[in-house]
Amino acid sequence: MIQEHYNSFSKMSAIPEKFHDTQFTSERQVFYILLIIVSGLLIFYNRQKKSKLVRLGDKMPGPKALPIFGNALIVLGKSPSDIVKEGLEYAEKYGNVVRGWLGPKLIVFLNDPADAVPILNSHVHIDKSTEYDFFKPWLGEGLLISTGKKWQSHRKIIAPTFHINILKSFIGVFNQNSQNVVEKMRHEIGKTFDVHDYMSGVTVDILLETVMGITRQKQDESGFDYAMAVMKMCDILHQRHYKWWLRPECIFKFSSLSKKQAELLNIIHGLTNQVIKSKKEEYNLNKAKGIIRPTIEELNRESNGGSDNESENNTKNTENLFSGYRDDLDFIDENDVGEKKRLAFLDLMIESVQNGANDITDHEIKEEVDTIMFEGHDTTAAGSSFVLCLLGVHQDIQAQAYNELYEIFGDSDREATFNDTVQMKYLERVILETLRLFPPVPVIARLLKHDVQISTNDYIIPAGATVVIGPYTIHRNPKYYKYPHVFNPDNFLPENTQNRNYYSFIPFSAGPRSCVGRKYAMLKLKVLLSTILRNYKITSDIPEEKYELLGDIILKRADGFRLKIEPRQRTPKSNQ
Ligand code: HEM
Repeated sequence: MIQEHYNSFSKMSAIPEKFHDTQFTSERQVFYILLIIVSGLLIFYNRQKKSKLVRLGDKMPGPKALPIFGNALIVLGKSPSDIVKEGLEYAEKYGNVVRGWLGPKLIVFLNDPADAVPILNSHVHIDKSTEYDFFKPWLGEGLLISTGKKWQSHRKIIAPTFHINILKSFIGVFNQNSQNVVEKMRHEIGKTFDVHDYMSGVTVDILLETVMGITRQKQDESGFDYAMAVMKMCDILHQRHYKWWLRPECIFKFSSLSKKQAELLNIIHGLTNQVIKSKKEEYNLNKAKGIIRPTIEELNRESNGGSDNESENNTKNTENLFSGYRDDLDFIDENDVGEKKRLAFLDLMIESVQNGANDITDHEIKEEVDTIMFEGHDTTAAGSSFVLCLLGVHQDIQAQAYNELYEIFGDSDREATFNDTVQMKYLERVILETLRLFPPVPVIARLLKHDVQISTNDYIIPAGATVVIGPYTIHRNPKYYKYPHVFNPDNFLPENTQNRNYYSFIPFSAGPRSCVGRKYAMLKLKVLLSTILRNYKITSDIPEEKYELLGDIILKRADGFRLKIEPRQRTPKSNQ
């Protein structure tokens, strides 16, 4: 009995001994694995320290970097608007050039236009930084992201679809949709509301009807859902920028954000697939019926009563929009000799695939439609919302803008013509000044293929570095603007622009990768904003220095674009 008891006791005590043994072995294994990882990281770190990237990178000023992490820990526990504030504080503290390390990755922030020139102006440094890769599930390799031969050939096809003659044919649609949004906003009279929702909805509708050529009857209410999904999608992409642990795909795909992203992409791609499908159906139907679509020139000639002179004058007039600001879009307008068969963006894309012209595939059309839909709506929605909020605060500037409109339109309700938009000089300065203070694209990032020497201290930014050019900080550089934080449309009077560095105002970027839609955007903003101002007086009691900014891919107000509207009393020389 005693023996039995002893046997069972010794069996019991043998189990923990074995257990301790295995526990000890696995702890040892974990210890060795950690040791290998840490030693590997240290060896990598020491090598890095000696590399050219680090040698040249560390010559530039920036916050103190920790071993291995660099400056990555700065973002921990911060909200997106805190991160914007902190970034701006670094720009203030370190000046024109600020260096940061995201682990081994060198990021150089440039805040002086003179330093941005060798990159923006270059045909070599056209590659977007790896941060743009997060867009790929959404935009594929559309114009915003693609590079090399693909980007070059697609830019050549797409840029002419924003030719001034094509833009002129959109004026009617700009007017109708602007009038629609004025009606929709009517039930907000006297209330405080967020105008951005309205601006998003109308800019999507306008894009669908103009660039995509989808007739109003074929549109449904999915435009607004699309705009909201885009906003949430931008938030996810932005989170991946600053929550660096979500950057690797293998980690991101297990996060809740990845599931959310899939749902949002369903909505976004649902709309763009539908757009392409209905355009193709229309094309095939017309082809079967033998209907040849009128070209933009033919449409314009009809609406001008057969005269081409107006078109010539207008082409010259648009050059005033951005004097000193030149790129491929200007050459397209200037070298426009003779009659050309011009089609709007999606018509051209569909026809190209059907005819086998232009070497573009169905999949590539989809990428470009997604790109244009995104770039074309969210930017102008933010831009127009900022303009309205600023005019709400600066009543004197609003009165001046309205007086100009009264001189053009009197108290009539007639639609704006292209020539009217050319007369809107003051409104144009208001828009440009808004884009200066609140550029919808607050940063542009490139990956350097070769070393680049910049003017500030002759620093050399090494190949492999990510360069972040900040329109937001460049536009507020006191070297170029006397009172950089003051909203003053006169900053864009010809006498003030002519001697200022051309790159000190880059809301649409500049050089070969500048925005293809900038003339479209300016024209649309003029028609939309003039229609709203002719109908409503705007008030807002939050001054711009109190705006809570969100650098969420497209610059927005985290506190919402809140304002009030009341019906406009159409009287001359409004002092309101
Ligand atoms: C106020 C309105 C707009 C602003 C501030 C704006 C700004 C910009 C900026 C800064 C870039 C360069 C982005 C980068 O390098 O990361 C860009 C590129 C682009 N924008 Fe715009 N944009 C506006 C409106 C539009 C519109 C209306 C369209 C089309 C309908 C458009 C289409 C594009 C495209 C396709 C690109 C890529 C061009 C390329 O890389 O070749 N944008 N835009």
